[in-house]
Amino acid sequence: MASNLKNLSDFSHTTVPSGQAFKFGIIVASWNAQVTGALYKGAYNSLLKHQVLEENIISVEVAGSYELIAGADLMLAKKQVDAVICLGCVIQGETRHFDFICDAVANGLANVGLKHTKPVIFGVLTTDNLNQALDRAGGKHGNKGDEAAITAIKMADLNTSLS
Ligand SMILES: Nc1c(NC[C@H](O)[C@H](O)[C@H](O)CO)[nH]c(=O)[nH]c1=O
Ligand SMILES: CC(=O)[C@@H](O)COP(=O)(O)O
Repeated sequence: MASNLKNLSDFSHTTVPSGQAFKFGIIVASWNAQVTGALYKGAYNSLLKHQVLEENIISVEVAGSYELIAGADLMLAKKQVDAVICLGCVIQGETRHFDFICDAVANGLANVGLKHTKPVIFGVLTTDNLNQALDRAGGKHGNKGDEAAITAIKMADLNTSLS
């Protein structure tokens, strides 16, 4: 697997624009809080590291990854943010529920972004087990929260450059 070959958060911080001018929403799911809490810390700290102001970060919590869809939609409808970062962790159980949740969240978040013409960043882990999730929430494969924050800054900067 490609992910076994490198830290998935391996990117050059020199290519990340300053986030000082931007405002971000972070929606974090409570399901698998040990993982999503680590994703949130990674994302929040990464935004600050790239000059985003604390007062320009609006964080809200939702029950599960499926509610990220409504959370992102409400955030974009009610707050003037440049991008929304959605953080969740869906872990395979005994049934096909995993498949339905993952597909719904991926497609739902994409549609919310198109509806509002704003970047909605998919920071949702979809793993076979808890260990795979922990490896990607500050473990050997980096932190998807970091990646999501960097992506949000880059997309906000892109949006500005195209204005
Ligand atoms: N099993 C996981 C869930 N399930 C809950 C759904 O996300 C949703 O809250 C429920 O179906 C009610 O609408 N959520 C996760 O984030 N992670 C899981 O592993
Ligand atoms: C992804 C889920 O909703 C899953 O964790 C639920 O577990 P199960 O498929 O055993 O009901």
